[in-house]
This record gives sequence, structure tokens and C-alpha cells, in this order.
Amino acid sequence: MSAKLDTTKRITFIGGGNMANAIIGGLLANGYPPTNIIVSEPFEASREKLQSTFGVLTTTDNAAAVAFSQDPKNVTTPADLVMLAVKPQIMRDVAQGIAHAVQKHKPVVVTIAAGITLKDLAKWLSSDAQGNDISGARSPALVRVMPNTPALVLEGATGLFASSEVTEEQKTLAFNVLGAVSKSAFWVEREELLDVVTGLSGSGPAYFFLMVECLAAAATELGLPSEVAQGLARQTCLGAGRMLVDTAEDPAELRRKVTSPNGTTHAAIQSLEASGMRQAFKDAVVAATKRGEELGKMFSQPTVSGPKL
Ligand SMILES: NC(=O)C1=CN([C@@H]2O[C@H](COP(=O)(O)OP(=O)(O)OC[C@H]3O[C@@H](n4cnc5c(N)ncnc54)[C@H](OP(=O)(O)O)[C@@H]3O)[C@@H](O)[C@H]2O)C=CC1
Ligand SMILES: O=C(O)[C@@H]1CCC=N1
Repeated sequence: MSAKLDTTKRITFIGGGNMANAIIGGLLANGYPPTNIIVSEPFEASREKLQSTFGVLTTTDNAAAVAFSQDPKNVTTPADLVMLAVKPQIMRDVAQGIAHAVQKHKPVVVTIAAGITLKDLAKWLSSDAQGNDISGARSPALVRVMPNTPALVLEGATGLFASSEVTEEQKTLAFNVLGAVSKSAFWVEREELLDVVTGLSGSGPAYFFLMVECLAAAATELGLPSEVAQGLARQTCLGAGRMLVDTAEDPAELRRKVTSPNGTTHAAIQSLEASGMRQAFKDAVVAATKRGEELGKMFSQPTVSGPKL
């Protein structure tokens, strides 16, 4: 997926937390030169870890990072792509803080924050902290993406949506950067669908972790030693996942192949259907999707303080 990744481009990360680390790790595993990556991160220990683990450049100055410089007075070639990898509740402040630099250097700006809309992001990147328009009526080139934590092991699943200002070259760059950590990446036709992607694959890893917790706990209650139950449950999840990917067979067909008539699986599936498993998963995906929409609305306004995420 990353075969066409252009390693000469300069990439800036604003925020050096979990997701930034995952994506940087994937880029480096794909041969990206660490000196073409700069991370702006306020926490000193995180910066030191980024430097020692990856050898990337770091700074505490977000606007300087957009200029791809540790010193804003000494800018040679600015960033081609700026990835906003901060929590949704601080996105507004962060975006307004780099608005001048984005307007000046014109990178494609990629946001991974749940719920935050491109309309809001465009507004924040076009105004200073006092709300004055600094855009000169030019909207920035924006891409909204939703990756997931399996990106950490280069097995991510990612949805993407680009604003109309994004060029084909910028789209390819954004796709390939996310592709460095994703086995599956798709453009969606409408931005709202990214909330559905969040409900499916963004939050999805947690559903599988919960399932492994439940399976292992049940088997432990029935007498298996905890480490044996954990080991079997984890590998069952991984093995089933590998079959889904490697065979590309319909999941319902794969399920049928495990299910002997009136056998053990048949009994288990009947029990799951009777417990309302289908509805429970539907409700979960709907709840996460709605929450994504809510977060976008909640953090759209400056005066509203939302939950800690
Ligand atoms: N975790 C997940 O499964 C997924 C998360 N996302 C999205 O990714 C985004 C980041 O999440 P995640 O990596 O988990 O969060 P983290 O908290 O791990 O990372 C955010 C980083 O931003 C830093 N930061 C805080 N304030 C600023 C600032 N003003 N300027 C620059 N950096 C700052 C934080 O530093 P400090 O620690 O010092 O506060 C932290 O290192 C979120 O918007 C989330 O919605 C998307 C897909 C999946
Ligand atoms: O729970 C969240 O809000 C983030 C977004 C998707 C996964 N984690």
C-alpha cells in the first residue's frame, strides 16, 4: 500500500501521543527518513521518547513545526503535510494557533480527531485567536481521516475524506501516509460517513478486546487456568481475523464452516442470537457514530467545555 510513498515530502505532526507514534512508526518501517518528520509536542518526556525511538525532529512550537523548523526565523522548506494528532477538545485552539503558518506555507492539513468537521477546521485555520479572518478568502486544503490503534502494529484500518481544495498529489500523499500503517484504507464519498467509520473501525478494536475479555472470563469460570483461557481467546481472535483477510470469504460462510449441524457451535450461536447479539452490535456502532457527531458539535463552540477525552 505504501509502495508509492514519496519519502522526500516533509511531514509535521502536531501532538506526539499514541496515534502520532503509531503513524510515525509505520512511516519509518516503510523507509521514511526520520529527518523528514517533525513533531510538536508539549510534554518533554514524550519529545525525548520520540527522538530516542525514532530519531525525528521535535519542537514545542506548533507554528514552527508547520514551517518544518525548530526555529521559526530559520525556515528553508516548509511541511508538505501537517497531521493534527491532538484530542478533539483542543483542536480549535491548536488550529487557530497555527492558522497564520498554514495560510503562509499552504500544506495539506490532515486531521485524525474524532468528530471534528472540516467546516470547523477550515474556519479555525482561517482566523486568528481573536476571530479575525486571515484567509484572504482562500480555504486551506484539508483531509479528515479516521485510523485505528492497530496502526501500532501496521494493521490499521482507515477511512479518509478530502475537501475540494485538496489536489490529487496531496490526496495521494495523505493516502500513502495513512497507508503506511493501514492494511485497509478507503476514501468515503461524504464527510458524515467518517462518523460511521469511527463507529465501525475507529472504535472497533475495543469491541474485539471486550469480546476476548468476555470469552476468557467465561472459560476461566468454567475451570480453565486464566493464562490458558487468555492465550486461547487471543489466538482465536487473531486466527479468525487472519482467515477473514486471507480467504476474503463472506464472514457468514466462514461461520457456517465452523458450525456443524446440531453441534457445539450451533448451540453457541443460537445462544448468542437469543441474547440479542446482532442488535447489541448494531446499537454499539450507532452509539459510537452518534457520539462522533456530538463531539463535533460540542467542540465547535469556544465557550462549551466538553468531557475529558
Ligand atoms: N486512540 C484511538 O484509538 C484513536 C484516536 N483518534 C484520534 O486521535 C487523536 C489523538 O488521540 P491519541 O493519540 O489517542 O491521544 P494522545 O493524548 O495520546 O495524544 C495527543 C497528544 O497531543 C499532545 N498535546 C496536547 N496539547 C497540545 C498542543 N497544544 N499542541 C500540540 N500537542 C499537544 C498531548 O500531550 P500531553 O500528553 O502532554 O497532553 C499528547 O501527546 C484524537 O483526536 C482522537 O480522536 C483517532 C483514531 C483512533
Ligand atoms: O474513543 C474515541 O473517541 C477515539 C476515536 C476512535 C477511537 N478512539
